[in-house]
Amino acid sequence: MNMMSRAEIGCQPRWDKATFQAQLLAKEEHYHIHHPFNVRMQEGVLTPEQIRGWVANRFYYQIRIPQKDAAILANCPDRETRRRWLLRILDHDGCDGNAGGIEAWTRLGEAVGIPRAELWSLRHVLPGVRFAVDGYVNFARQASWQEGVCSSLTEMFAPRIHKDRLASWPTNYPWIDPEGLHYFRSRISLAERDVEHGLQVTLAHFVTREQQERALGILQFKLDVLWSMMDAIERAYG
Ligand SMILES: O=C(O)c1cc(C(=O)O)c2c(n1)C(=O)C(=O)c1cc(C(=O)O)[nH]c1-2
Repeated sequence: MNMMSRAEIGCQPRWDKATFQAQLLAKEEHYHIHHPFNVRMQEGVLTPEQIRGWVANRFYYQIRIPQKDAAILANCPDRETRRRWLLRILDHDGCDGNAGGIEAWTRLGEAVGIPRAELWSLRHVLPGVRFAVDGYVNFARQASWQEGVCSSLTEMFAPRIHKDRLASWPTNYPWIDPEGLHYFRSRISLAERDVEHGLQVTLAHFVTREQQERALGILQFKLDVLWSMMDAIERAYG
């Protein structure tokens, strides 16, 4: 790996916005879509027990995301940004006429055979998953709001993973009620909207080369959160 010292990075010319964005996108190679457990899930070879393990553990990510977004909101002095960011919390928690993403994930849980109370008890959440997700929430609490925004940019890669599941699960896992897949469908347009805003903030805030490298490091941290969750799930159920 090409390791540069801080001083060396400081001397590098900044990337123009298109190049910086391309560098962020190039991080896709570290996305959990390529994790062996996800690859096997996509190939259709997981047992019901393994699918249930993944759904029960990912639930912990789902319920912590609104708290992560509330931390970013709490750190943000800009009213306009707060108005837009607030929607992310409502997407997951729900509001009038919209049951929200956490409820949709609960229905996914029921569709794969996890009763609601069992999912909500968090009794299947593994220590490694809890540790990784809490690390993400704590990062958002302690970082600047722009750094928190940057850490959400793994969502650039999420529409593809949702579309893959929608395309393959009905054939590969016919025992799962397709109604349960609504969560994945709902996230595609929301993720695209989130990414547009997240990129706008990130490209405007991280402008020197040193800052741009910092943004790449933040994105890598978040990729590692998702990868570590998969590692823990694979170890327990794989
Ligand atoms: O199913 C997935 O693989 C996946 C990944 C990610 C992601 O890349 O962080 C998110 C989601 N789903 C998701 O559903 C979601 O609501 C979400 C919010 C965020 C975030 O960081 O704010 N990431 C993700």
